[in-house]
Amino acid sequence: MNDLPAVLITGASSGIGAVYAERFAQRGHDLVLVARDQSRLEALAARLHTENGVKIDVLRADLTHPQDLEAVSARLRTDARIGILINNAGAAQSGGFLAQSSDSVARLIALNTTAPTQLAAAIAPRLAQSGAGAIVNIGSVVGFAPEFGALVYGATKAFLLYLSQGLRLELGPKGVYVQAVLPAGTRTEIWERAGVDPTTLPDLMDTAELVNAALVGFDRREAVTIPPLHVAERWDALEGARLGLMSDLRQAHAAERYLATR
Ligand SMILES: NC(=O)C1=CN([C@@H]2O[C@H](COP(=O)(O)OP(=O)(O)OC[C@H]3O[C@@H](n4cnc5c(N)ncnc54)[C@H](OP(=O)(O)O)[C@@H]3O)[C@@H](O)[C@H]2O)C=CC1
Ligand SMILES: N[C@@H](C=O)C(=O)O
Repeated sequence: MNDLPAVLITGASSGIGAVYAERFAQRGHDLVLVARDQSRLEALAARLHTENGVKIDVLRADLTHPQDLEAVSARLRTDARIGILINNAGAAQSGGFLAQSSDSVARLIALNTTAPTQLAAAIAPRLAQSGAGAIVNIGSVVGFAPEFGALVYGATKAFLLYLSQGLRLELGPKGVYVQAVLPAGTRTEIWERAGVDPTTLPDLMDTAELVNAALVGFDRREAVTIPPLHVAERWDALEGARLGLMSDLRQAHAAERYLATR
């Protein structure tokens, strides 16, 4: 019996999720790997089991399909071995808002926001009851930047940051660690999947470097880990400005600048 908590990782068949799987296997954690591509998941599971001796389950699921999402949620609710959820599965979307179809927007929101929210909701009560465990949400710096032009994608990532900060406020006092990880451009298949040629992009971060940095933040129990941000004070200033804005709200009356002049 492994004394370490098992880790359920969504989007584990490639990219950031596959490296998270490798790192947690190397740390001795049993794993539950979730994605759509069963053969890639099984190949990764076999390799990591051989290399690290940990138990690895593969749970094929398309997280945009409610019945698959419920199956993964049920596993999180009922498998007491799972103490860490890595909400990683996600997709990007190229092109402007007007170019998006309603179906593609619905799928992106389902994958990038509904799924991680539902999965967090599935595991959170059990972790809070046990007074331990962790939920890691993979956001993006694009969530700060409507200028980036990935409107719905960025909105889903801004949602994940807000969700993470709120979960931390509610679950942190109950012993559950919540981390938001905000990568910038990282060398994975997300680009080709979104129809973007990665060779046209400026330097992308190596996936292993990203995950290694995210795990430094994880081990430090950092709330928001932004590996590509080299001036950490920028985040502190942003948070300070946000809290300052909230403290300056006087909701009973409109601000003078909005009072009709005639
Ligand atoms: N790469 C980057 O530049 C950045 C990435 N991120 C975020 O990192 C996370 C991981 O993406 P990344 O590793 O880059 O990209 P990849 O495309 O390499 O990995 C995405 C993973 O999600 C899985 N996935 C995609 N759609 C579904 C679905 N409908 N149901 C279940 N699983 C699905 C894929 O597996 P399968 O196809 O087998 O289902 C794959 O394992 C995402 O949330 C992304 O937004 C954030 C900032 C930057
Ligand atoms: N996936 C990338 C953009 O689409 C990112 O989040 O930086």
